[in-house]
Amino acid sequence: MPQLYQDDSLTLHTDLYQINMMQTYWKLGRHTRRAVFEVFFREMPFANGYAVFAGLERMVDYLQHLKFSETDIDYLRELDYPEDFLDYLRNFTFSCTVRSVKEGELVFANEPLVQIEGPLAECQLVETAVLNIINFQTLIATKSARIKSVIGSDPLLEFGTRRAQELDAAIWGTRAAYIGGADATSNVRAAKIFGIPASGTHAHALIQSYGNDYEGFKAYAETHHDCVFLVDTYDTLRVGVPAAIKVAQEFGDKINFQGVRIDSGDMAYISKKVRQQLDDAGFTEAKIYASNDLDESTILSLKMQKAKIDVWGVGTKLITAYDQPALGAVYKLVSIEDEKGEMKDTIKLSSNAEKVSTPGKKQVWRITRGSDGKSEGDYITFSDERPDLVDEIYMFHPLYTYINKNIRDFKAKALLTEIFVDGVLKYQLPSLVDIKEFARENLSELWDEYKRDLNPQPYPVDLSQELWNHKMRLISQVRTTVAETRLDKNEI
Ligand SMILES: Nc1ncnc2c1ncn2[C@@H]1O[C@H](COP(=O)(O)OP(=O)(O)OP(=O)(O)O)[C@@H](O)[C@H]1O
Ligand SMILES: O=P(O)(O)OC[C@H]1O[C@H](OP(=O)(O)OP(=O)(O)O)[C@H](O)[C@@H]1O
Ligand SMILES: O=C(O)c1cccnc1
Repeated sequence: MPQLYQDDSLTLHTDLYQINMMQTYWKLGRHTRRAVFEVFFREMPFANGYAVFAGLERMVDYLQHLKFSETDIDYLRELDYPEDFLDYLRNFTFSCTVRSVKEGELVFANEPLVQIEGPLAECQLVETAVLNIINFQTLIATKSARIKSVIGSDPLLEFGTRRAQELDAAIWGTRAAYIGGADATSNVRAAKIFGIPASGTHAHALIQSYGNDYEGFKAYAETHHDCVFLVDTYDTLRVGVPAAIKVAQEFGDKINFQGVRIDSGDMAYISKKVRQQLDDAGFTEAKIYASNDLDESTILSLKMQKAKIDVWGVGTKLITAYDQPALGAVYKLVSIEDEKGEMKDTIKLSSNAEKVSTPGKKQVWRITRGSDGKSEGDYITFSDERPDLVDEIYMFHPLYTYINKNIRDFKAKALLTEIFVDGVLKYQLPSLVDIKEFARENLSELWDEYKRDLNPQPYPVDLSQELWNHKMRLISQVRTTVAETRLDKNEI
């Protein structure tokens, strides 16, 4: 077991290089320079048309408790950091201003999701944990929304804890899955601490321990109400379902028979046969639950095959985001105070045009049509631009500028909200149910073309003219400077 400390904190939940950079900044008097960092991802997860933002609540908790404990300092001393730097860390408090998209908001590639502004050393320390939280939770919330989108109004049960990447991922993954679309979870602790509905049937072990379906179901019925029987332990159609029906008939109202779960075989074929058996026995209201390595494509295929499945239990492929294990969000410096106390915007160049970062402290605006509230695209501006106060905006693709449109009669909603101001929490965290409802409403406002599972239309994420001009200017400035400072320039 790990060494447990009474004053353990998440402050050292960072990469060593962040502390190394803090030391450099501090020693050379750069640590208090004002900096602005922004979190964004470059590619849509699962090639989906949207992502569902999640992780803010945990990020707030992490930032609120940021403080090096005595044992943190002792440990850093063991790593040979000098005493004067350790004194600085001992007195460290988080004083940044943080803006973030709200949980349950739909987000897209290349737009700032979180913005951290404050003393350079503080901004640097939190990169690792902020990305750790946002990358995971946004990924799972998005996967859940994809799965829910093919399921429709049928219940989606989150069953993944046993296959999750350890305990923490199961708990916070369950919360993210709930935001994205899951209706309930099998994880009792997640249900308890987040107030998510708990849901569960029983496993094959129960039947195996009694040796046959009938005895197993009977034992379960004697001790439970609202029973769902798992019918595929030995032979679903010949043994499992007949035994479930027999027990349901024998116990009648005493158990309020809810239905059966199938967990193997051809679920289209089997579910239709099971439906027939239940209906023939008069259990027309009984539900058929299905589980077994389900994801959005198997569920879509089962729906197309007209499988008679009413409730979907999804584990492994949801909680592990099976087809894409990481979101890939990054944390980039976009502006830094210079020697004269002026903010200078920074850019990261790349030979790949899509990877060139957008400089400056920004705001993201969701542009929707005034007539029906449907999305037009996102519009990234400098933080002090106000597209919500003008009558018309010009939106154009930042790489293919000939794709453009003028928009009138629109609403512009700022997505980055103030969470902390100078280290003080200003944001009232919404309830989880409200976050889930917010995500649902946001999805209902998005065009179907962006929501389809396969090859969705790319959602427009455009830059304001001012920001685009600034980016172009900085690109050419940086190119000139790089050319001048190249050590090998005499050789060319
Ligand atoms: N009709 C169907 N159409 C599409 N996919 C299906 C269908 N029926 C089952 N599947 C999916 O096919 C995959 C494999 O199913 P299979 O019947 O081989 O289960 P299995 O895992 O081998 O069974 P067991 O759990 O008994 O080992 C699962 O992901 C399941 O969800
Ligand atoms: O397939 P997933 O989407 O990951 O959903 C969770 C799975 O966990 C259980 O199986 P497991 O074999 O672990 O236990 P069991 O004995 O109850 O079937 C359950 O029966 C599901 O198949
Ligand atoms: O309740 C269930 O049926 C369940 C729970 C966890 C994993 N698989 C199934």
